[in-house]
Amino acid sequence: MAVIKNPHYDVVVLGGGTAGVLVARGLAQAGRRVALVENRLVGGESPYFACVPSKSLLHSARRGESWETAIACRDELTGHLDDAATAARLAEEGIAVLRGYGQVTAPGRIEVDGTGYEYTDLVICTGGEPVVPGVEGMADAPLWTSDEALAVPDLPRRLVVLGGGPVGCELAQIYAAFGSQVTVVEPAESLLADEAAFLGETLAGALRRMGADLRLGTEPAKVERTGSGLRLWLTDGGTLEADRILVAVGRRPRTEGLGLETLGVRPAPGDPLPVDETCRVSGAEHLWAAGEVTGADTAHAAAYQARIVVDNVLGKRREADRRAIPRVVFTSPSVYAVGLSPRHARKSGLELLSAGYDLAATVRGRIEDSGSGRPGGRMESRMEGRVELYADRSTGLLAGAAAVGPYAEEWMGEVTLAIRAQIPLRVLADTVHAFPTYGEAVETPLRELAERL
Ligand SMILES: Cc1cc2nc3c(=O)[nH]c(=O)nc-3n(C[C@H](O)[C@H](O)[C@H](O)COP(=O)(O)OP(=O)(O)OC[C@H]3O[C@@H](n4cnc5c(N)ncnc54)[C@H](O)[C@@H]3O)c2cc1C
Ligand SMILES: NC(=O)c1ccc[n+]([C@@H]2O[C@H](COP(=O)([O-])OP(=O)(O)OC[C@H]3O[C@@H](n4cnc5c(N)ncnc54)[C@H](O)[C@@H]3O)[C@@H](O)[C@H]2O)c1
Repeated sequence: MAVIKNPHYDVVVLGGGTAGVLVARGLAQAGRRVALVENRLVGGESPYFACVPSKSLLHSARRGESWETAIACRDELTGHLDDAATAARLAEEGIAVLRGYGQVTAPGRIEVDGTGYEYTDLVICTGGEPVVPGVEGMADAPLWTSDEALAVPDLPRRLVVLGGGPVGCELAQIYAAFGSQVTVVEPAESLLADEAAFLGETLAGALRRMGADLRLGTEPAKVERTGSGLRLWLTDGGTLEADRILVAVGRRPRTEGLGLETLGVRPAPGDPLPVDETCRVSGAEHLWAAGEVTGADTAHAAAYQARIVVDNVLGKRREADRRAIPRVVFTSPSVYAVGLSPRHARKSGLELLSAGYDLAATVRGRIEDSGSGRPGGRMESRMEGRVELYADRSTGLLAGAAAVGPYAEEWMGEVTLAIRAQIPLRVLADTVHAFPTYGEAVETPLRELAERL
């Protein structure tokens, strides 16, 4: 009797999000036989439930569009959650798109909804999922995670956002801008608590001016349904009434139920898959990982790791450099941080020299702030913003930076390059910026640091 062999691929990529699609594309372009396994939408979180719809709604809010227009633009950009075109493009590029749930069954073997395949290399790109806090009553409450908040057409009258991290802040601003009565509950004493304090403080001011209520230093203790919605008890004794609760308390890497134990890999639940600097899973052969499953928490970090994996699978050894991966919150004003924050440095005992500058002191800031008839509305009521640069005294180099203000995500790119490329401070201090731009704001702190070091 003939033995039917499972199809064999040079590389199977498990998970078709930002990281998985880029790994599959890169390897297929290099001539490898590649399969991409996806059980939800090809493209993953970013284009359908995360980066794209959130940035679309924030943009609509800045333009003062109606909720209906904003939802229509969002849904057009997310393709009404239809991934057929993306999947077809990948198939045209020679990638076998295997729809279904993938699970490793033995070294070199994987099943997708029960059908077996074989591989030489396996790349885990399974992403992550939102954490739901274990609070009394929470399991029975109708909760939103960011997935629902960015895909449904509802505009709740009273919205409680749990978590003052990037997701909580972006979504709080979106819903407050379109008229929901928003309350943010955050256990830390500030928003964006791991970053330089002025970032969270400036953003808190902007959200409060839009009418959001910020409950800092407290967390939910209990949730209960009431006749008119939900009641939330806080650990500081306060109570909140809500029509909807949005959970944005963090995300965890998706490592369970993948059969990784058959490969001798057993991360503790909620822990990232440990990878070395080549993105090879520590202690395993022919096993690689990229994206949120490794703890990298942005789409650009996922894309960077995907490129590292492609090169290494192709035998071109390449190591990831994690010194300068930007952390952005696309609110108004926008927040940008890169490299070490003063809080990171304190934890690791590093001494940072700091110098800063207010955007209001730039001519560009004065121009954009002048005149009462300028557009901007509730989200951009007055010029506010600041940049701070942090130098490592021991190396004499820039080690980190933080900024809040208009377009910070655009003009902070050069600081990111400076950290990544370890450009000497005297060269940075000798660099000319066009007048009048926000980018000029880095000149004074750069000169100050160059003189002090
Ligand atoms: C609200 C929000 C806004 C964000 N905004 C930004 C932003 O503006 N900029 C930015 O850089 N980052 C942003 N991020 C982060 C960014 O979305 C993620 O870092 C990125 O999408 C992770 O990509 P990934 O490929 O690692 O995972 P994902 O895109 O989650 O892809 C993983 C895929 O694997 C599939 N999968 C998992 N297990 C299996 C299995 N066993 N079988 C088959 N398929 C499986 C899943 O269905 C999923 O499609 C945001 C995140 C959120 C939540
Ligand atoms: N623009 C971007 O690049 C972008 C945008 C959004 C998200 N992301 C990424 O997505 C990831 C997830 O973001 P996030 O904001 O969900 O997570 P996070 O871990 O960054 O922040 C979660 C916040 O929730 C708080 N929290 C914890 N338990 C709580 C509780 N029981 N009740 C209320 N608050 C509680 C934490 O103190 C923290 O401030 C981040 O790592 C982020 O980098 C990136």
